[in-house]
Amino acid sequence: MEKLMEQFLEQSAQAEDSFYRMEEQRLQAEDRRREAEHSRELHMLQMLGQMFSSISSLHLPTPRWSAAVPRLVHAASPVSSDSLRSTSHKGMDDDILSLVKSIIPPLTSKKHKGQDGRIGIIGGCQDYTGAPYFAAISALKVGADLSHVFCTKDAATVIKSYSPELIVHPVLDSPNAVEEIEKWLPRLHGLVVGPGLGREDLLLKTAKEVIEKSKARDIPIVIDADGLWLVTQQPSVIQGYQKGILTPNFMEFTRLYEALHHKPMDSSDYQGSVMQLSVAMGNLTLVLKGEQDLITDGNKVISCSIEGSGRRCGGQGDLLSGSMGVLAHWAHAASAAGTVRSVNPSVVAAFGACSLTRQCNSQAFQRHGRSTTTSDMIQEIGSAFKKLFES
Ligand SMILES: NC(=O)C1=CN([C@@H]2O[C@H](COP(=O)(O)OP(=O)(O)OC[C@H]3O[C@@H](n4cnc5c(N)ncnc54)[C@H](OP(=O)(O)O)[C@@H]3O)[C@@H](O)[C@H]2O)[C@@H](O)CC1
Ligand SMILES: Nc1ncnc2c1ncn2[C@@H]1O[C@H](COP(=O)(O)OP(=O)(O)OP(=O)(O)O)[C@@H](O)[C@H]1O
Repeated sequence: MEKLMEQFLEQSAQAEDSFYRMEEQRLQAEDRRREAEHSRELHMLQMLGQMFSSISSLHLPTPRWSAAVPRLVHAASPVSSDSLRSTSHKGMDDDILSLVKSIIPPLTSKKHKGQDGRIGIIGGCQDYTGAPYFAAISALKVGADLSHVFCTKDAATVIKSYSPELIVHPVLDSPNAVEEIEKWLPRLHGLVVGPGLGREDLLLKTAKEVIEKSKARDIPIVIDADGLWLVTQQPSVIQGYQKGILTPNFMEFTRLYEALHHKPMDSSDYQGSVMQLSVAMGNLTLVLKGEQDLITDGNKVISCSIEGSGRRCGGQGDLLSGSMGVLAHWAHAASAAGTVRSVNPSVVAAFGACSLTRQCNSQAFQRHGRSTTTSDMIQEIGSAFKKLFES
């Protein structure tokens, strides 16, 4: 009787396994079909855009992106920070903003939940629960449909209590963490690794394996905060991955630069240093955050200097990385559909997220002045997005 029962249980487990396998395949096929549909929509919109721009160019010549792109980037080595300052930022920013606009998926009644992006955040531990929350909620407010946080068990209840909008998985410190997270990867369109991750060896090891698995699935990956600590220890984890973006602040940049070049960076030439580091990382897209955000993929450096404010509260970098997770997905989808050509989609996504963060900072500061916090900036995402990308 016991044997029969065992057999029965084993067979039901097998049947359940095969059901979930088939279900996953079905969902993947469905995703592919919808992505193709989305690409067709993007393509049609692009054609309409071109028709309109050729009509309006009878009155006011507007450069098409392929012609505009070389104008908005700086050739790296010969360019000094003086020449960067003397360039008209307004014109450059407008050109690249129009590229950002072109990657934004249209809102139509034909789509279902998930199609505009399912983003995963790897981070959140006992010490830091705010950072993954800021990143995940920012991804949603920018326009992702679903935002998942993979954090430690003790951080999960806290993060859930901040917001019912987030899907929170208390798995990061479980013995089979990688397996638990890997189950979700087929459903994710973008990954942000590092906000509030902490620097415990075990968590960093899990993050490393998740990055490896995500690369194998060709998922865009933004690495920030403690994820950059991991990259500093083991650059090969992301080196050369074209859908990877690193977003260091000055301190994180310095550490990474010294780890790769075995000498201090030249502090009189940030652009040169940013370029060198990107090249050393295999032309990875890099954003050095600061008074101006410097963005490069090792070929050119562009700067984002949209006015923010003097308020530097913690968490602004998390807003940036969460937003970038979504924009990276949109940019690579647009590139696959042929909507974005002759420009690196990761660079477009990086510029979009930097502009948005700075615009949120400026708007929040106008309302709250010195008491501005990252939560106030998050409240501004909707209107800042509209002002920058939908007007
Ligand atoms: N609410 C939350 O949960 C939040 C949690 N967070 C999470 O905290 C974790 C650790 O991140 P982290 O950035 O504090 O760590 P780390 O890189 O060691 O930097 C520390 C030192 O670097 C310096 N420094 C920093 N910026 C600099 C600059 N631009 N230019 C020059 N120096 C600069 C500065 O040195 P100081 O001024 O003190 O001398 C500072 O002491 C990470 O998981 C992150 O996600 C945050 O996201 C915030 C909101
Ligand atoms: N001096 C500055 N002037 C204007 N904007 C800035 C300045 N420094 C940073 N920023 C803006 O704030 C964003 C976050 O950069 P910051 O250096 O605060 O990141 P971080 O230290 O990683 O943040 P976090 O507190 O989330 O860890 C940047 O993208 C940039 O837009």
